[in-house]
Amino acid sequence: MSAALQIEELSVRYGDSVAVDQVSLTMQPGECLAILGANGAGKSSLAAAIARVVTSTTGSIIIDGQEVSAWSAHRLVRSGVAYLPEQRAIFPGLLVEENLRLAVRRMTRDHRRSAIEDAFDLFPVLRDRREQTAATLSGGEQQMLALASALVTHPKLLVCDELSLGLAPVIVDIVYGALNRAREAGLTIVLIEQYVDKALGIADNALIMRRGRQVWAGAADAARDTVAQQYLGSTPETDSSSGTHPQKEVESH
Ligand SMILES: Nc1ncnc2c1ncn2[C@@H]1O[C@H](COP(=O)(O)OP(=O)(O)OP(=O)(O)O)[C@@H](O)[C@H]1O
Repeated sequence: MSAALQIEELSVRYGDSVAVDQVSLTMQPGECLAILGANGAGKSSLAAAIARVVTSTTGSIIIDGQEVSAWSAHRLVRSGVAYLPEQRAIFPGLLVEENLRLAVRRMTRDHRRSAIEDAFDLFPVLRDRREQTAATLSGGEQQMLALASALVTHPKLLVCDELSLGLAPVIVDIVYGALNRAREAGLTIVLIEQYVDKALGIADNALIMRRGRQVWAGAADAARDTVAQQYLGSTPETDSSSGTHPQKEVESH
């Protein structure tokens, strides 16, 4: 079986500056990978490069066995790659239901109807607000709409950038609950997240970036116990004295 996502020596440049420096990773189908790192580490640039929204890249991106590094972002979406950027991916001037209708427009009529109902089942608050303009939703509701719009298309790969940004903890729990259910149903997820404990709570593996480079990669449990603290200065929820060691030290500090 092909890897769901394989990246080889991917670099992203903005003019003379290198935001992502030769990152390589492989994800199996159904895997959830957390990409962690401090501000400016290059996480968003990596996510945007995977989604082909940023195209000033070198290296290789292979999704489901297909080299996509020359594809347009549009073509990638049509092939089943959903990308939720940091800025919420909604049409603010449209109603909630219109947003969802746009998301499912390529489905058959019957499927469209049930997919929209699935979105409302996922986030019932959206059903109550179906006639409301998306711009007038709260930040949390907008993020739910963005996530629902992505999930109802049944993507094969979901790339999420800072889902929890600016959301109240209770809303973060709701959004992550939905994401976790999608993961359990087999969705492959790249999760960019500052909220380390939340990301590691659902991720299988983690990759930690620093100044554009990958500095550590391994199991999420190992990241939680040791590396998150070391590189990000966060306090893990779990006891860090458990002695788990990083699986792969890419660069020593
Ligand atoms: N469009 C751009 N033009 C020029 N430089 C950029 C651009 N986008 C990002 N950068 C730079 O690239 C580097 C990596 O930024 P990026 O946003 O990818 O990091 P990040 O880890 O996602 O940070 P944050 O968590 O703050 O969003 C930073 O130095 C940033 O200033």
